[in-house]
Amino acid sequence: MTDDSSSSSNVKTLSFLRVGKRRLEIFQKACLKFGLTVVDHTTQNAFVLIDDELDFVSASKTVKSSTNSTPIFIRTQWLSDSIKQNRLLSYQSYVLQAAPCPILPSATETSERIHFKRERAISSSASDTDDESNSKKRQLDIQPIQPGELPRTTGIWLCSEASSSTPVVGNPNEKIIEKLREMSRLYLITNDKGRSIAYEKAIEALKRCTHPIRTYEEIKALPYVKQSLADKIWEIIRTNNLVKLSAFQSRNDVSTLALFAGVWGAGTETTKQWFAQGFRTLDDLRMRARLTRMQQIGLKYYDDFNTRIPREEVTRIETIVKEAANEVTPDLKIETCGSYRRLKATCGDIDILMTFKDGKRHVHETVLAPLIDKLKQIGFLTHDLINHSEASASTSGSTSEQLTYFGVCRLSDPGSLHRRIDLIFVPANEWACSLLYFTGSATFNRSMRRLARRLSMSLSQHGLYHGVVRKGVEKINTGQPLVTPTEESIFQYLNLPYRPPEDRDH
Ligand SMILES: Nc1ccn([C@H]2C[C@H](O)[C@@H](COP(=O)(O)OP(=O)(O)OP(=O)(O)O)O2)c(=O)n1
Ligand SMILES: [Mn+2]
Repeated sequence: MTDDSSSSSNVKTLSFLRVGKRRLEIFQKACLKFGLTVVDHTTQNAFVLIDDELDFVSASKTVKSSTNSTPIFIRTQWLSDSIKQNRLLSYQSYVLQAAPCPILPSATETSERIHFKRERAISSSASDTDDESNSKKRQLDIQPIQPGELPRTTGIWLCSEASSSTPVVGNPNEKIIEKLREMSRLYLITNDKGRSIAYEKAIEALKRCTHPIRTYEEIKALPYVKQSLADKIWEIIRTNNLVKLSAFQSRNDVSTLALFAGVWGAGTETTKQWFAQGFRTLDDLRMRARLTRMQQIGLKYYDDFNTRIPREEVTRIETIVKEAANEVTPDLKIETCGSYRRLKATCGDIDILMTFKDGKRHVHETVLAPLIDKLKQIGFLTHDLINHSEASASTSGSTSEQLTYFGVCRLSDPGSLHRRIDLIFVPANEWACSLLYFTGSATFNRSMRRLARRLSMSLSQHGLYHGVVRKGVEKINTGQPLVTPTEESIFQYLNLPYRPPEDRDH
C-alpha cells in the first residue's frame, strides 16, 4: 500500500492540529486506509499534520512539547495529494520548517565576500547591461539556499509553477474553472471582495490539479475550498450548471454594475450608489450623475479604455517615454511591466516603472515633473488622472518615496485611441520588489505573498522582510528587511524556482 516506503514508513502515528471537522473525517479515513494511527495528543507525537493556513511559528506555539523536542509539522496537503494519487507519498517535501535567513552573512563568510555582495546589491541596479535573464551572473549575488534547508516549495503554491504548466484551456477542470471565474468577477463587481478571493483561491487549486475532479471527496481535499464552495463545484460536476451563476447573470443590477465598473475612477461603492440613484445607462451618468474629474475622463473615453492595446502599440508608447526620459536625464532605468512584460499579445493599460541607474537616493520629483511636461508638450500625454507620492518604510529603514503618475496618452497617428498609462518612480533599493509586483499577475503575486507569510516573511512592492511575527493578520513584529538586488534573489529567498515574467501569467 505504501510505495515510496523508505521515507514514508517513518510516519506510523500522527496527530492533527487545527484541521476542520469535515476535512478531519476525510483524513482519518485515509489514515485508516494507509495504515496510519491517529492519536489525539500532539505532545507525544513526532508527526503533526497541520492546517495549510498555519505557519511554523504559530504551530510551534500551539504545540508545547513536554519533551522539549519540536514535532515535525507536515502540511495536510501531503495527505490530500496521497488521497488523490491513491498511495502514500513521501512526506519529506511537505514538511514545514522555520524559515532561515539565507542572505544575512554567516559567521563563516569572509569580509571580502560580504563586501562583494553589498557592492553587487547596489551596482546590479546600476548596470546598463543589467539583463534580468542573466541568471548566471546573479548566482554570484545571493548565497543560494542550501538544498534541504527549506522544504521544496511545492504543494499548494501556484507561484511554484510556470503558468504555462497550469493552463486553463485544456485543463481537465476547465469547465469548472470558467464558471468559478465568472462567479469571482461578479462578486467583485457587486463589492464582495472576500467571496471573490475565495473563488480565486479555488481556481488556483483547480488549475494545479492534473486530473479531472469527479468525486466530492476530491473536492474536499482541495486546499482553500470551504464547504459552500465545494457544494458549488459538486453542482457543476453533477449538472454542468451552476444555478447561482445563472441567477447572478440574469440580475439586472449585476449587468448594470458591470457596465459602470468599466468607468475608470469608479470603485464598487460608487457604482453601487449610481445604481441606487436610479442610473442604468452611461448616458444617465453623463447627464445626471455627479462625477469626479477622473470619472468624467473615464466616461468620455469609456470605449477607448476598455479596448485592449496591441502589444506593438505598447512598444511604440514605451519608446516615446524612454526617449523623453532620456532627454530629461540619461540616468534612468525604465521597464514596462504588467501584462506587457508577461509577453501578452494585448494589454489593458501601460505600466512603466522607473528608477535611477546608479542605485543612489535621488529626489524623483526632479525628474517626474519635467518628464510629464515634456510628454505633454509633444501632445503624447493628454490628461492627468492621479499624481501623487507615497511615503513608505524603505528597506534601509528610512522613509522612501514612490511617485505614481496615472494619466492618459495617445499616439499621433490619426484614429489612435486614448490609452491609460501609469508612470511609477521607485527608490533603487525597492526596484526588484516593485518590478516583481508590477509585473504580476495579481494572482501570481497573491500566491507569492501567501508563501512569504507561511515562511514568516512579508512581501510587498516595497520589500521583502523576514522574521515577521503575526497574530492573525496583524503583524506583531514587522521583521528585518532583506537585500533584494534582483527578482531572482526574491525567488531564492522563498526557495522557489525562478520564473521569467511570461511564466507568471496565472
Ligand atoms: N490588485 C492588484 C492590482 C495590480 N497588481 C499588480 C499585478 C499586475 O500585473 C500589475 C499591473 O496591474 P494591471 O491592473 O495593469 O494588470 P496587468 O498589467 O497584469 O493586466 P492588464 O493587461 O489588464 O493591464 O500590478 C496586483 O498585484 N494586485
Ligand atoms: Mn497593466
